[in-house]
Amino acid sequence: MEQPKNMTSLIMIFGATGDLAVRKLFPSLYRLFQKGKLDKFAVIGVARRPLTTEEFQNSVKDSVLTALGKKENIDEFISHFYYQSHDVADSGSYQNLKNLAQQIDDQYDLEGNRIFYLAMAPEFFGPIALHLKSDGLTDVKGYKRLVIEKPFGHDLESAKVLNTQIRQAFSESEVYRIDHYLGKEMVRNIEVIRFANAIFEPLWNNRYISNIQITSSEVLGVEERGRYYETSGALRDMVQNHIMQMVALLAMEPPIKLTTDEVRSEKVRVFRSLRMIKGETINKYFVRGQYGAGLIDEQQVPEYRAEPMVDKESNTETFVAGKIMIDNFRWAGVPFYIRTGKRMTTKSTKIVVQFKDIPMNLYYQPEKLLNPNLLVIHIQPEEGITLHLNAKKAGGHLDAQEVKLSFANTGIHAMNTPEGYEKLLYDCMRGDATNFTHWDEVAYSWAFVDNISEVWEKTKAEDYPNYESGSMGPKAADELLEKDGFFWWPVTDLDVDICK
Ligand SMILES: NC(=O)C1=CN([C@@H]2O[C@H](COP(=O)(O)OP(=O)(O)OC[C@H]3O[C@@H](n4cnc5c(N)ncnc54)[C@H](OP(=O)(O)O)[C@@H]3O)[C@@H](O)[C@H]2O)C=CC1
Ligand SMILES: O=C1O[C@H](COP(=O)(O)O)[C@@H](O)[C@H](O)[C@H]1O
Repeated sequence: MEQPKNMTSLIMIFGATGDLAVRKLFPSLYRLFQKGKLDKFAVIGVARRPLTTEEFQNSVKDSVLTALGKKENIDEFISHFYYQSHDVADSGSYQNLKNLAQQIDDQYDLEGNRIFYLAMAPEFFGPIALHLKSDGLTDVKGYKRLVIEKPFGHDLESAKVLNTQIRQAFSESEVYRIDHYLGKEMVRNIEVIRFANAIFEPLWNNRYISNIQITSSEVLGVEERGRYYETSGALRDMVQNHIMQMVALLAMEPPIKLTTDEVRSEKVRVFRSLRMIKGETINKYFVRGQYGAGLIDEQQVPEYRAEPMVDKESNTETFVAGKIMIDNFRWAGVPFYIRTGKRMTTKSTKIVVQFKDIPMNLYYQPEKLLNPNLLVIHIQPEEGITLHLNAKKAGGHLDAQEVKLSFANTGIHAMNTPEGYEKLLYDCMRGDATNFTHWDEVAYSWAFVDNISEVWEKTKAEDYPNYESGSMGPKAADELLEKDGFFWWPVTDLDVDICK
């Protein structure tokens, strides 16, 4: 990891009038500014539409005040923002940008440090990176970093093409591929929970863990993103990136040191150990679903196929459940069950680590099994951990009952829990790429997911829509676990006890 010297940079945001910039990036930059984490900085917003710098500054102000939910004087902050109307395919635009960048660099003494943040549609990623080099924007005396949004390609082949393009302009260590789940507080906490607790690390293997479940459910449907989602589906949209990253963090070996290279290389070793499933076998390991109409918050919502810009006979999955096997010494035989989908019962991301049963039950009704010990990592909306144990019922004889030990981040600490994007921007500015995905991670996870999407694209799902909006997905997702003798732990019943 490059050690932070200072937080001085010129940040160019391509796509500065877009949804991501407005909802996430500007408010995150403001929070860094407010906390005094930015030394010398300026931002050039780049987009197609003609805007004056003053108009742009006003839109940044609106975005920040909306996110803050209150009035505040942020004039000093927005005075650091500049705007250029830009045609991403035109060298002339890049020449103008280069001149503007040089002028702002001199004005703010930014030491030639540049961050290029590509918050635009993915088809522009490669061409912009190439132009940045060919038009001289990357010829700087300071550092240059490229932050690139998802999706990083559509499959392994297209990801390779994109990677080749961007690597012509930036070295691997200068590329910051965003996975916003790696900015989430409790995703970052997985490593700490595992590697800083003597009570977990010795048990973190196939001798003591029976299965691990990762659920990332959403209540929202596809909304206005039908055009993109039709080419993506839940497998590419959520599994290839966010879910696979969580699997890697849960399964990796302890890194020798907490450096970027060591952490990433341990994650890559997990991806290399994935059991590659192909062809017919896919259906034994993975289940797909598409939402039908249903009730969400007592409101009737339409089926996926009736959403804007969605094919009336769409074969796109809005739900995936799967069993991932990691064929290495630590994890042989332990299923990692994953599920994610839109229009489900609740918005929740949770990890449940289910420990193996003890050999026999001495307490309560000995013929019955005790509740297994569970470690639940609550990623969102609540943040925390809960350990499910068995203990003696107060006043009873030797009857055992389930007790929960909870830690909730939503207490005092949560007041300052920073947004994922804030943390990721901060990491990028100080040159820490640990929580960004290395190309090898991207390539291995695409190779895994491509095997599944190839089969699903070739075979039409005859049973779509196969789950009701407002449910937890198709029946086949439950059967996937039932045939192994498990069941999905219901995410709503596992809520952490919030200490306010
Ligand atoms: N929105 C989100 O929450 C998330 C977005 N992402 C990713 O971030 C990226 C951006 O998404 P989002 O902000 O939603 O997209 P939007 O469609 O809201 O914004 C697109 C931006 O690109 C600009 N643009 C489009 N075409 C051109 C062009 N030819 N030349 C110059 N600028 C152009 C637009 O400028 P203008 O308005 O002037 O046309 C606008 O600023 C995508 O890759 C998306 O997958 C990832 C995770 C979450
Ligand atoms: O990357 C994406 O993530 C969101 C879910 O993110 P979360 O932080 O709200 O859990 C998902 O809605 C979107 O489809 C996907 O592109």
